[in-house]
Amino acid sequence: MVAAAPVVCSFPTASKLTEALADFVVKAQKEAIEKKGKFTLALSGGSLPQQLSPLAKRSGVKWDKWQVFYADERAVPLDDPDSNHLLCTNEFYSKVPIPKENIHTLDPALLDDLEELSDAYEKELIHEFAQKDSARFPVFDLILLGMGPDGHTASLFPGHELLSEEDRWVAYIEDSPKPPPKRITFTYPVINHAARVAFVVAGESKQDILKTVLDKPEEGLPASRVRPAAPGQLYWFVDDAAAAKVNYPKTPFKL
Ligand SMILES: O=C1O[C@H](COP(=O)(O)O)[C@@H](O)[C@H](O)[C@H]1O
Repeated sequence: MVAAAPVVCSFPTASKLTEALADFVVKAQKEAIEKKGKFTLALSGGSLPQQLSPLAKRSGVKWDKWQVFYADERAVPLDDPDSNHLLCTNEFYSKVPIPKENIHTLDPALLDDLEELSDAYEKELIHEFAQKDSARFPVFDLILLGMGPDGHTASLFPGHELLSEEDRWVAYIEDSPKPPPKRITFTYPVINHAARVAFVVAGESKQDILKTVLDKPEEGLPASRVRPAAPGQLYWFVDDAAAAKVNYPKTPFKL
């Protein structure tokens, strides 16, 4: 699989990072809507949702054309404090008019059966992206990812068997080292077929792991394995604090 080199953009402050991210998302949605009349986006939990707030002030956003999924979700009720959906609701959806029916949550009725839960979410993707057989993998317009201090992304954790999943679009995990243990997650076949994938990583606490992921991809940490197939492109939106030890070349941000 041929993949373009990641583009790493580093910003001096959190607000410069989030403003640039908002510009980037607006451009991605504009291009997608012009081409196909909709914008397919996958969000993560953790620190990501709060970084999206400047989007609420942007003009020219066609919120009703957005179809939003989760790159990973915790197997908990939608109003549980651990839910990525609840976090996104509080930090982002509450500020923007995305129609409720365009936000694709897990099915809370299936929380007791993780296999059914992940299969049902995969079916939600199949429905959005046409038949699984004809379109081998979905092509998201944009997937926004975070990265944990151990190099995990979505719910793909170091050394876990899910790192080698090649077939399923959505898989489940019962033994996440980070609580809560039960989750569902996009697999690499989905992440690495997106048109654009962007990591958003900020803060001094991510310095060492960011260096390893960008400068030593051969170590195979989960975040290093994100390499969208051409013509897909991987971007890193980081702040100078997180990037302080990174040798990988930075690119000035331009739209
Ligand atoms: O557990 C999770 O962690 C990652 C990273 O979170 P962060 O707080 O370090 O940004 C997040 O991207 C993922 O969606 C979440 O389920």
